[in-house]
Amino acid sequence: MGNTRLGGKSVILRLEIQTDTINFGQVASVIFAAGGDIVAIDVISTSRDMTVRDITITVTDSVDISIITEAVKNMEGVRLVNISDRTFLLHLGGKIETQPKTPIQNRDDLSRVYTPDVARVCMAIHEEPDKAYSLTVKRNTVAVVSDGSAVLGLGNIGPYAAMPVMEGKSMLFKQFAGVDSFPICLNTQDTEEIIAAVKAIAPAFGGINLEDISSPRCFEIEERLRRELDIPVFHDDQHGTAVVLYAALINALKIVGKSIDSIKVVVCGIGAAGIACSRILLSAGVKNIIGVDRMGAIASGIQYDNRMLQWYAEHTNPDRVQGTLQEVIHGADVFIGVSAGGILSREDVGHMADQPIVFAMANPVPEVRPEEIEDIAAVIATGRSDYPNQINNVLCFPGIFRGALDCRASEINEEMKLAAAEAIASAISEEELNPLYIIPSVFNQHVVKAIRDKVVQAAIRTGVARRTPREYR
Ligand SMILES: NC(=O)c1ccc[n+]([C@@H]2O[C@H](COP(=O)([O-])OP(=O)(O)OC[C@H]3O[C@@H](n4cnc5c(N)ncnc54)[C@H](O)[C@@H]3O)[C@@H](O)[C@H]2O)c1
Ligand SMILES: O=C(O)C[C@H](O)C(=O)O
Ligand SMILES: [Mg+2]
Repeated sequence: MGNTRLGGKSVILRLEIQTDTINFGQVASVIFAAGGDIVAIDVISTSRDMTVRDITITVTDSVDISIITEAVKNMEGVRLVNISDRTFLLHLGGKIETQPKTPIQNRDDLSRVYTPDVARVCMAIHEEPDKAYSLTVKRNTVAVVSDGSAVLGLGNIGPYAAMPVMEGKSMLFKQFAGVDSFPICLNTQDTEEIIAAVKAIAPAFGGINLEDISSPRCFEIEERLRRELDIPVFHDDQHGTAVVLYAALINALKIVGKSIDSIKVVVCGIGAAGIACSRILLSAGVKNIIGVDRMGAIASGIQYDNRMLQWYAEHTNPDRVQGTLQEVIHGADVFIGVSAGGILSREDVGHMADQPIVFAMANPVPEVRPEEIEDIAAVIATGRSDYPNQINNVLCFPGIFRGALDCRASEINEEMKLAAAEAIASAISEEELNPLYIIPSVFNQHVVKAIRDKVVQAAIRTGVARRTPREYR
């Protein structure tokens, strides 16, 4: 797979350098020797015998920044003024803001955007509630709702700590699909309170994207909201992940020449993402799926206190295999990890069938790092943007909501999800397909449009579109 590491941590060191004692070249070589790659230098101030510079350094994840800072501090004639982490700098004050579409420059503007004239618009909507779609942000706006209970693979870190992820999702909605959205992190993890809160805020929105809500509560929350609201409700960690996973598997199987109904798949982490991925694979024709969670393989005959696991046991694992991940991975053609970082070893991958496919999708740390297995796995994918083959729900949720909003769909149904998966898979032609390129980049300009078109068509076909976009009239 070659050098798969494309990014890394990035910090800015502000250094005060006594130029009569040491020159910048010497400083740079010490940083380099300690594992830092200098990517930018900004001169902040200079005097006859002193210069202050901001040195931007990137390091791979395996390098400890403190080794570099210690090396710098030990240099005579150099003072480390401060260190700033570029990622933290990017988050200062949050990552998004609201932006008026028109300026308010005089009293006339004021009376039209606000009182008194706004009252006529309010009354028009009061008389015909559907006008909310044409006269408010509802038409193009999605709520990104989390309770902070299963944030990435970080676990239950709460609503405040979940905000940076939800703000990030909002950025992605806007950048990739022109969808406006608000990050909403609720200060409750009670199922009924979450349902009530989402129903209460729904009037402002054309769709609800549930994010990072842990299982099993996420299933009931989504099911109830789908039933009780007339706008699409989509739990991204379930369906977004499943759609992209299925797209990636269609293409990976072409590379290894195996057929979907003959493969043995081990899914690790039977939570929101694991259950949805397994479901989509079952409907795509996979016969042998074994799910593994902390307690080992899920098998019928074992009693589970959670109804989703009970369902899972009854619909998967036809041979009722029991055991740990290390035991059941033997002979598997495909590993799908949606659990936690670092739980799969090179040795485990060595026990898989010929030409193993490894999708280690836990974030931010995958179940196994690609560099550990690149010589023994046929196809590797992770959820991260800094390795090739990113299987991440970001490839799905912007396009699927773009389609759902454009045709004012009342829900996002199975046909729309399968259509999205096929659109993603077919974005890579047979000629382009290779082990490092099974899934299109999120920056591929055509993917969102392709998903959107297929999703709109599927919504019209299945009767959930409440508006037919002009090109289909
Ligand atoms: N790449 C993507 O697009 C994508 C999408 C969704 C989720 N994820 C990742 O998948 C993981 C799970 O997300 P989720 O939303 O399903 O969370 P979740 O909390 O609903 O489920 C996680 C499941 O993994 C299990 N688990 C945790 N540690 C385990 C271990 N050591 N061995 C076996 N099972 C273990 C838990 O018991 C739980 O059932 C997270 O790391 C998340 O970042 C990735
Ligand atoms: O947020 C991501 O990058 C993907 C996914 O939603 C996750 O929870 O890991
Ligand atoms: Mg998520």
